[in-house]
Amino acid sequence: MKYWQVLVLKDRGPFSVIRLFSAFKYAVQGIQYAAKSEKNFQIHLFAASIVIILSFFLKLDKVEWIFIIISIFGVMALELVNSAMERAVDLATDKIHPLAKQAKDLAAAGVLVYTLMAVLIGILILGPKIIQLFY
Ligand SMILES: Nc1ncnc2c1ncn2[C@@H]1O[C@H](COP(=O)(O)OP(=O)(O)OP(=O)(O)O)[C@@H](O)[C@H]1O
Repeated sequence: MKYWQVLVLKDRGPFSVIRLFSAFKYAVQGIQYAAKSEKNFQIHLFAASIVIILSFFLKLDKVEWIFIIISIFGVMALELVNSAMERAVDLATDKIHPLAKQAKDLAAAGVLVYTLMAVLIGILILGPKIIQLFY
């Protein structure tokens, strides 16, 4: 084994290539679980695809794209955290418990609030451009 390979394999500091690569690999696995098994995440992926296609078609400017991207990625990130919360609660208890209910409902509420904002942004940016197509 070459000297630089030994260095890379032994290095476990904050900027370790192995550590960063592993963290990235596990995060991608998380996205894969969600895309395969989380119905809500699949719905968000579908909605995001439609919005992105529409946005290309309607020729958004740079600032409009930034708002659309923040909305799409924000909803997906929160949905992933919500799914993690559901699994953590299910792991913590298989009994009906008011705190388990609150934890899941609060996480779901976080997704709902951000999604409402994303929908409003979508209506404000895409709405007038879609209406213009017909008049
Ligand atoms: N252990 C529990 N104790 C009390 N209430 C719970 C518990 N688990 C779930 N609930 C209630 O049931 C609802 C549905 O829970 P569930 O685990 O099926 O998640 P979900 O919101 O249906 O998500 P998904 O469909 O993505 O699995 C929760 O939002 C919560 O109100």
